[in-house]
Amino acid sequence: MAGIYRSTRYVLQNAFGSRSLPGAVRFYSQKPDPAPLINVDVDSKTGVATVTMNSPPVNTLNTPFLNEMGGVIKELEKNKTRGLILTSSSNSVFSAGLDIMEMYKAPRDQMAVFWTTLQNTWLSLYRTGIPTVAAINGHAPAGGCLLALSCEYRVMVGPKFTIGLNETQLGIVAPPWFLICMREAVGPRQTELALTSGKMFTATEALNIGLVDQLVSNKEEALAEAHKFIARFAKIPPLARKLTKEFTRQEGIKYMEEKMLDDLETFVDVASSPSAQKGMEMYLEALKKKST
Ligand SMILES: CC/C=C\C/C=C\CCC/C=C/CC(=O)SCCNC(=O)CCNC(=O)[C@H](O)C(C)(C)COP(=O)(O)OP(=O)(O)OC[C@H]1O[C@@H](n2cnc3c(N)ncnc32)[C@H](O)[C@@H]1OP(=O)(O)O
Repeated sequence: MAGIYRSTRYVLQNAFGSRSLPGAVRFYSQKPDPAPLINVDVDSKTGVATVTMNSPPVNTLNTPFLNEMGGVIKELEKNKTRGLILTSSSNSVFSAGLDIMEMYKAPRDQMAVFWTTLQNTWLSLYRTGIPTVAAINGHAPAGGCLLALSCEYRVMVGPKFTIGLNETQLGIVAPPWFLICMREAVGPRQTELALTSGKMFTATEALNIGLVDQLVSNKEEALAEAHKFIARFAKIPPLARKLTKEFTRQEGIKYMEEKMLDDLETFVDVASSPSAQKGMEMYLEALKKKST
């Protein structure tokens, strides 16, 4: 089994193509797709990139989306972008997290490709030397919360949106690296309380426990505060900043570097188990009922 996963990873690692940015201008990531999943807009004055998730209806994280996100981060690093602000084009959803359809009734090798892509893209975002901010302008359950937690600073539009790692509510388990990200933000006590119950926090609750750093009332304010956060680093030497970030985040980085294959095998085993499949089926049914 590990052999399949290793070769899958090899293929994926070589699948991140790259292309040069034509200076500090707007560009769309990777594929010449008329409807890109992610838009990137680099401010020509500040060099800060606004990365807008644009995969309607709810920005689910599936393999094509994650590949594109990985390519975007690589491209921004190559172009020495000054900051990365992650936000959504939706008015109500930042990201609905992992695409359940990538896990529900999926063959094991498809699940393996999906999870490996997630691991790689997460690691790229989590450890990038570029200052990162999540401008959370909508609900951010599960993998959506993970994306926000992987950034260095979180500005959330309140009060009506929610955020949290709700996996246990679906009968699935947030892997250790999700948990590490949460613990870095809110500490061990709040992490255990939140994850065992799969709690979704209102924006105000999230601020109170440190899950987000700032509340604002609309997306424009969120973007403005995100730019302010990035401006703090104008006079900090980038290498000192990057290494300090790596040291601070070494638990998560080390986990992924050393345990990537174990994590993958555990994921495929747990996600394909009858009880997890049943949990996902019921959850999908509930989502469908809600939307009809
Ligand atoms: C050691 C252990 C290792 C491994 C363990 C095993 C497994 C590990 C996996 C663990 C990690 C999981 C992380 C995840 O991210 S799981 C996904 C969790 N996501 C959610 O719970 C969010 C679900 N969605 C919502 O709550 C709402 O959609 C939301 C509030 C985001 C938006 O609500 P809104 O009313 O605006 O939209 P909806 O009508 O609900 O949705 C629109 C359509 O989108 C579909 N949808 C929504 N979310 C998902 C999703 N995550 N995946 C797939 N599809 C999704 C929804 O069904 C609607 O579809 P249609 O009815 O229009 O066809």
